[in-house]
Amino acid sequence: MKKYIIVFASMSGNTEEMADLISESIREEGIDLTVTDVLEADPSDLEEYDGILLGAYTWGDGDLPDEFFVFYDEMDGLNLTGKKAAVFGSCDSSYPAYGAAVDILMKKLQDLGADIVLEGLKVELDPIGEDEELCKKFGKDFVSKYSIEVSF
Ligand SMILES: Cc1cc2nc3c(=O)[nH]c(=O)nc-3n(C[C@H](O)[C@H](O)[C@H](O)COP(=O)(O)O)c2cc1C
Repeated sequence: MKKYIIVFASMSGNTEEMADLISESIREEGIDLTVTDVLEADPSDLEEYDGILLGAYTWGDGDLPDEFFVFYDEMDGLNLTGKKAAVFGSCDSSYPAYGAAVDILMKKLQDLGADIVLEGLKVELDPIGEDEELCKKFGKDFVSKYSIEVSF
């Protein structure tokens, strides 16, 4: 059975709500999914999973949340070749660097060899209405994508 992991940071709960919706839709597809707060996660664990999803709100002036700093730095040296990956996060369009943390994490995963299979999902504040559906679709679409590294 395929194993996926979601690692997220959420200060006021919006990104966590996204993680919940995405998790629900992934588990509906029969995937063995681990969901963990970034502060409880060890980056080397990522190598054990077939699919990696990172979730982060954006802080400061287009920065990663503080909670992600150590995890981000400790990802250096991982080999994520052959893993599929995607990134999501809650954002606020009143800031100029809209959802920049999502882009930072996508670049990191790509640099480590992961195959980014979906565009980053940026949701304005809390995922309600249409955004709720987008989160569920993001989870389903992630399951249905194959890493280009997979050989048949
Ligand atoms: C001090 C501060 C700085 C922020 N900077 C940004 C930013 O640069 N870009 C952005 O899209 N959102 C920014 N935000 C908005 C948060 O990302 C947004 O409130 C998000 O919903 C928080 O997610 P969470 O509920 O998962 O913690 C900022 C919020 C605060 C309070």
